[in-house]
Amino acid sequence: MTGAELDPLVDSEDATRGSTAKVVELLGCQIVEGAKPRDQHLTVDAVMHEFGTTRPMAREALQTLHQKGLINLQPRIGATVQALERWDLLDPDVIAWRLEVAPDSQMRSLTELREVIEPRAARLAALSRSAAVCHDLTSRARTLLALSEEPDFARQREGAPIRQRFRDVDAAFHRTLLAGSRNELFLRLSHPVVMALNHRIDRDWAGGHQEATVTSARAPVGADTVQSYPTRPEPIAMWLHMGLAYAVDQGLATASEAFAEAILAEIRGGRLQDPAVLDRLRAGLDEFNANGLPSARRDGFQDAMAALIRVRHAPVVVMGVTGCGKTTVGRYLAESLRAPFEEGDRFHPRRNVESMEHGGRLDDRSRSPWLAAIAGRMRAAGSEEGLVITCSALRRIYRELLRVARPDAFFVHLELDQDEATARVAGRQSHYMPASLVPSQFEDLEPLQEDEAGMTVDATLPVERIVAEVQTELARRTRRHPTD
Ligand SMILES: Nc1ncnc2c1ncn2[C@@H]1O[C@H](COP(=O)(O)OP(=O)(O)O)[C@@H](O)[C@H]1O
Ligand SMILES: O=C(O)[C@H](O)[C@@H](O)[C@H](O)[C@H](O)COP(=O)(O)O
Repeated sequence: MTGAELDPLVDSEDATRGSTAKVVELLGCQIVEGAKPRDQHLTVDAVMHEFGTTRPMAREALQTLHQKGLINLQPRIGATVQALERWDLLDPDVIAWRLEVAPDSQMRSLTELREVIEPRAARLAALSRSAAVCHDLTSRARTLLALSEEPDFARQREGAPIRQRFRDVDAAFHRTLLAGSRNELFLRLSHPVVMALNHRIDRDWAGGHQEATVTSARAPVGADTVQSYPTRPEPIAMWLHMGLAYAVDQGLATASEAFAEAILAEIRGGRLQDPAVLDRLRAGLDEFNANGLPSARRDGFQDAMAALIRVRHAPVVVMGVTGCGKTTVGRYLAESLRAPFEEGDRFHPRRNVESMEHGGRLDDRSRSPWLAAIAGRMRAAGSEEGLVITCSALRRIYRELLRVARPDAFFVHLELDQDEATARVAGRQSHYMPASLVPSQFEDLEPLQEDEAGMTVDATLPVERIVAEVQTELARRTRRHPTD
């Protein structure tokens, strides 16, 4: 038997109106909005009368609100509204009611809660690095990015299923992150987190989408009936999700924490410009190996991060004796840094190349126009675009010349012994440099000195490893001197 059949006050055309859930919700909303002041007495009769429901339902409703801490129900005394601190503020219904009656303040509280737990959960997830969590996070981040780029995403009708999927995947992503922390108390907070995500998404996509996809047992108390157009998620937010997923996958605690913090800062609008947040993101990107991202997505990620942290790229000179790997490493490094690559050999005057071809070593005089041309190219390099250029730069004085053009130049010395250099040069096809000149290169070589900006790397390491080491060092320096 339904409430409507039992009680003549209930409108029989709306069978849900007098249901316990409905009464709980209406009364709950009144309490959280302050319409039922603290210590107000709530009797079963008054509830029956006000909400047109049966006595058992009124009783059950009061019992439910008692369990949620909104009212205090005492035998024979009745029910009184409790102070806010007694409410079960993490209860999904209480959150939903507070979102309905005071969305801004409830969202602020939820976001502040997320700011505390999610970066921490991300750090813990990176430290425990469960295979299932890594898999789910990365695949969900990729799905989110792909969905956000769907052409129909922001179209009222056609986009509705895409947006619904996005909403579900986003919730799953953040739940997985909390689960990944392996802290059951964090996981317990996944409901409030997901409610905050959904509320924000629904608000941003208010209008047709909301009607079409948001199902709620509740009547639209205070529902926004204004028709507006759905908006696409910010691309930077999607890239940050990608970064977070892959940072957890790489077991990078600092990076994971920084990406999670940046995702929340993005929600807070201007906070993504906060220098402290960006500093931590820079530190995170220092550890992060973008090569872990799917190759088709790497450029987009790097561009988004570069735009966000506005890195100023010092020109990088890859130096060392012939055959040490300047060209091979330089190309790869430029690609990874998204900087132009320049082959220094191409600046040699013709006579220099001819001389080397015939086994003649270069000296200070013959190298002078070549170094001047390289210096010119370095001077022309945009500070945001950067440059990777190869140049043996064997003597310190040559490097001083290049530093006059660009005091911020960073030298990467690929260190190799003579036997290995000889073997490499001898094995190299179609190159003008004969192996017979290798010893002269070692005679001229003056390794990088302590006071020179740069680093020395073992040139026998795999190329990717060399590039990763250089990237890490460059990022570390950028963080230390962001405006240099
Ligand atoms: N890290 C490396 N490990 C193994 N072989 C390398 C490495 N770097 C370069 N090589 C090989 O050594 C040879 C010389 O490299 P190259 O880039 O032409 O040096 P450079 O420009 O300094 O003369 C090439 O055959 C290249 O494939
Ligand atoms: O200063 C020099 O003597 C030359 O620049 C030399 O160092 C350079 O190595 C050759 O041009 C060969 O080119 P690779 O170094 O690319 O083999």
